[in-house]
Amino acid sequence: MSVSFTQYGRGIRRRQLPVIRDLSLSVGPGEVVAVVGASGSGKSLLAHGILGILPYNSCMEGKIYYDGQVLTRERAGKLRKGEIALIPQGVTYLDPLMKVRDQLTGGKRDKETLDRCRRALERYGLGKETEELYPFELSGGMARRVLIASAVMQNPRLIIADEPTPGLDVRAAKRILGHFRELADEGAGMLFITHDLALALEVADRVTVFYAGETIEEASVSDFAGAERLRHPFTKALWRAMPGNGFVPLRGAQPYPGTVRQGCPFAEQCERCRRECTETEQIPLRLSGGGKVRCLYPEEGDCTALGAEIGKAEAEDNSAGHAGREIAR
Ligand SMILES: Nc1ncnc2c1ncn2[C@@H]1O[C@H](COP(=O)(O)OP(=O)(O)OP(=O)(O)O)[C@@H](O)[C@H]1O
Ligand code: NI
Repeated sequence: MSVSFTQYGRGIRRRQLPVIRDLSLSVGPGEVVAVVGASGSGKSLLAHGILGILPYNSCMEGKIYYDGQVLTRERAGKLRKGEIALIPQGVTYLDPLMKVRDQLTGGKRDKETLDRCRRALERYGLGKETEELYPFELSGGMARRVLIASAVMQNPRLIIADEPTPGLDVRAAKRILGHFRELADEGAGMLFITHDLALALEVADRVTVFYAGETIEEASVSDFAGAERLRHPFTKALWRAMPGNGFVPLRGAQPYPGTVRQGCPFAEQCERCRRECTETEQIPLRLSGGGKVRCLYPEEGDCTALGAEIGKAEAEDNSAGHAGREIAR
């Protein structure tokens, strides 16, 4: 899928701002797929695109399939009430005028619904007394757990969790991830959106890495055992930035999605970048060793050799050094 926004400039000037480009991913029953990406990389828009709740000034292209059939906005609207559940990123999604019980039951008062509501709250460590509270009476972490309980109440077949654990301590977050794993083991598909790779690796089967509105890599969790099994330079850098793997900070910043006209969005920050990386219009997502990668030169190996060559050339001859830098760009 691709998503762009219509922006209005001065007067009647109008332009399309592409924020998600040619994105592709899949979730199967019983599977937890993590979507990992920095702030602004398009994660929430993906969730809203699936659910058919993108803002009115957006335009979505491409197709989403659910259960083998195209998921239109209308169909998503119907399924959203039960089969497909969203755990939204913001706690503002709770209705401020409704008690917790009614947020979960939608006002239904039959015994079965009330029992289900109680069990859902219990599952996330919230007692019976919580049912009578209004959202303003909840702590941040409690509000998050109410959102999660509310989403899983209907036994959904697909759960889209958009940053479900900020504000929760590690133990509470891990417990919630444990519940997600259970739901998947019971047969649900789970799309777990997070900026936290370590958290994703705790629970996911597969990880899809986003960068500036594009899928740049799809890897299984076992590929994260070491940087050498990962394919894209950004994923490798993410891996090296983890505390246990050297804590190496990534230099530079992700470009604002709409500003990448062509080529690889990571080009400016990539040590392996060559001229073709910025000149190729759209770099294809290729199959690579059981995963996928969107990179022209994903193989490990010649980058240190190339760096050494450039250094030597620069020392020997100015013009050769220039050529070396050209290669590096
Ligand atoms: N209504 C809108 N109009 C214009 N641009 C938008 C709109 N909504 C989102 N964007 C842009 O789309 C990009 C992706 O936004 P999105 O909310 O999907 O990011 P995200 O990956 O979920 O970030 P975070 O981790 O901070 O939640 C951002 O650069 C944002 O500025
Ligand atoms: Ni988001």
